[in-house]
Amino acid sequence: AVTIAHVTMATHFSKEQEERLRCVKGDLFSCPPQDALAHCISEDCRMGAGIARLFKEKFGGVRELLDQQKKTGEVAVLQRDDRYIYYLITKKKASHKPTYDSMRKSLEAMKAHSLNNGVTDISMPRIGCGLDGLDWNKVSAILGEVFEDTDIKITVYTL
Ligand SMILES: NC(=O)c1ccc[n+]([C@H]2O[C@H](COP(=O)([O-])OP(=O)(O)OC[C@H]3O[C@@H](n4cnc5c(N)ncnc54)[C@H](O)[C@@H]3O)[C@@H](O)[C@H]2O)c1
Repeated sequence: AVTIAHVTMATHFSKEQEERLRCVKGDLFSCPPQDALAHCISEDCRMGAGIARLFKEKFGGVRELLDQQKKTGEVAVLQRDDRYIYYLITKKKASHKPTYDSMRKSLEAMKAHSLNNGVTDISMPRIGCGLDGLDWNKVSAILGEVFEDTDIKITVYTL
């Protein structure tokens, strides 16, 4: 089934940020198949709850992710069907909570990988703002700042 996503613009973004950061209502996994995907996990790559669990079911690769030995503030990456799947490592253990600083550092790492690998579009949920309890106003501001000097388009899906 195809989900038609309804496009809504958040009001607190500047015009430039609005173009870079689109907010869409719908299932993340209905995004264009060529988009890179991003979400948050812990160093232990447990992915036992939340949207991370869906990523684990869809893309597997837990061993491959663990072998990358990424630490908090870094990003682990899988390649699936000509797209990259980004695992922002924002905390040490699944039971911990991330900080805005670890989120920013992981996003910087994803930006560097994206720029080096020709990624133009990244789709993601409201990262860090479900089980992980961060504030979306703050996370979206960080996203805007980190990707400000790029042409990378980010689409944020909310159910
Ligand atoms: N013990 C554990 O295993 C444990 C504990 C805490 C958190 N987690 C998991 O949650 C952490 C990440 O937390 P988070 O707040 O970044 O993510 P999250 O809470 O999984 O999800 C972020 C947001 O995405 C929303 N969402 C869920 N499914 C979809 C979908 N299909 N399309 C669009 N949006 C959707 C969800 O409602 C939430 O607002 C990771 O560490 C992960 O492993 C696991």
